[in-house]
Amino acid sequence: MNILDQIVADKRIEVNLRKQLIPITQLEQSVLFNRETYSLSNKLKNSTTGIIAEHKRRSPSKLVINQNLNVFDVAKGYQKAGVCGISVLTDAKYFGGSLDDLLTARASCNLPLLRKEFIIDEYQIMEAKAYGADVILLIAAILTRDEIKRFSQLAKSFNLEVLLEVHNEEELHKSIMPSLDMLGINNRNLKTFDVSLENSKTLSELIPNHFVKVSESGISSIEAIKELQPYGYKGFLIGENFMKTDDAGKNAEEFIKALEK
Ligand SMILES: O=P(O)(O)OC[C@@H](O)[C@@H](O)c1c[nH]c2ccccc12
Repeated sequence: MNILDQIVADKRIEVNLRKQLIPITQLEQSVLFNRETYSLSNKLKNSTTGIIAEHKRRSPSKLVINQNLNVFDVAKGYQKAGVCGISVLTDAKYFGGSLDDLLTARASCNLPLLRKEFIIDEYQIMEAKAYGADVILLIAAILTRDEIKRFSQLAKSFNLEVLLEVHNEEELHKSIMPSLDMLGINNRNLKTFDVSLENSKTLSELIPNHFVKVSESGISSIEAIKELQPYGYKGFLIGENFMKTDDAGKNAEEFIKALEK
């Protein structure tokens, strides 16, 4: 079993337990459930920098990135830095995140928040809304076309935007549909952890132009972004490069300033 299969197998068990702990009717009663959401796709369209900064303590590929920062300060710092949106990892077992992290980020800033999660069930989309997300991630590698359709349509019905993540051409062809807002090309292969920015470059021309294009993972320099912009990318998802320092917000601020020059 590869790591992605393992994560999904664990996630199914977790989601089944969660459903029993907090029924959907209770999620719907969250004060956040009916809030007006922020649009990440609009922010990216109108931005010259397009940074989506991630809160990420650890990952299967990098065992410890940073356990010392608190998500409230990180989100505040990212907002001050001028990012377009914040991605919050909510998986506990492999990434050390939680839904409480999402809620805390919601309390600390007024930017679009992406729930970064392995979504395999409608229930997790309800959770995303109840805990303050604006955008959900759907990962093509772990979903059928029918699931992508059902999940994205459900998200849209709650005014959540959808970032669909693909890693190769096959996943891209399987996923294209009108209910998606943004298409993310992951430079990291989630099964092998190999990272290559070339992935964003080669797949870019296959993405229909009306989708906002996002390049994800392994981005650590201004040069990388300048290289990707001519391929039509408007969004750049950066985690480790910001999180590995003592002050993720300050790091993002300096990065964005340099990018604006
Ligand atoms: O830390 P990086 O290399 O900058 O990557 C951020 C983000 O793209 C990565 O965390 C990510 C992309 N897709 C995912 C799916 C699940 C978990 C994590 C991810």
